[in-house]
Amino acid sequence: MPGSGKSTVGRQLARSLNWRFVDSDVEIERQLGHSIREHFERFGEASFRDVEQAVIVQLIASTESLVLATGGGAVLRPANRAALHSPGCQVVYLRTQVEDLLRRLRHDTQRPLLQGTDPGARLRELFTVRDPLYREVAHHTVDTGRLPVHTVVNLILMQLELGGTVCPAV
Ligand SMILES: Nc1ncnc2c1ncn2[C@@H]1O[C@H](COP(=O)(O)OP(=O)(O)O)[C@@H](O)[C@H]1O
Ligand SMILES: O=C(O)C1=C[C@@H](OP(=O)(O)O)[C@@H](O)[C@H](O)C1
Repeated sequence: MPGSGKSTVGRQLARSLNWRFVDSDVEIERQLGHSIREHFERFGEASFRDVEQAVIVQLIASTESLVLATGGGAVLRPANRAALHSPGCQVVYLRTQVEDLLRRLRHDTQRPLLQGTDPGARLRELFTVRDPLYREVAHHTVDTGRLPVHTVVNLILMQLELGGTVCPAV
């Protein structure tokens, strides 16, 4: 979901693991040469999803160890869900209640899907459609709620260690 904290948490997770961090939205904007918000306005959502898919598939194909924070809508495309299930790829769903998302994003001006008159209703709609897709694709789920970022990171590290994806810190 937009505002689930994936970039904030992902950046710190990557630092803990000493892996590269990539936010696919940042990479998309770099390739487009303009903002995602502007792209939605000029070319529409479907065009954005095409670029998003190309970027995600390409990043997942890379062999280096990286933490990839995808945009909240990336799960909508079956091709992205398939890529996220590539061998060696572990998907963490940062589950956040709509009330918490709304609290975090109430001043947001950059997320095109939340610029209407009722962002709460919009977030509820998005959650209804996307939560089953996140559940389908996730290997791990962490409820972020009001937990501080470092606690969320530690919970993810514990799940990855238990699953044998990373070695416990000594
Ligand atoms: N665990 C958290 N607790 C409180 N606020 C958070 C938490 N995670 C993220 N935030 C805040 O929520 C907003 C959205 O976070 P961000 O990482 O940009 O989300 P996403 O990448 O999922 O869209 C930011 O203002 C961020 O500081
Ligand atoms: O939920 C979505 O469909 C989107 C979320 C955004 O990323 P965040 O999850 O960082 O908000 C960004 O990819 C684009 O605005 C579309």
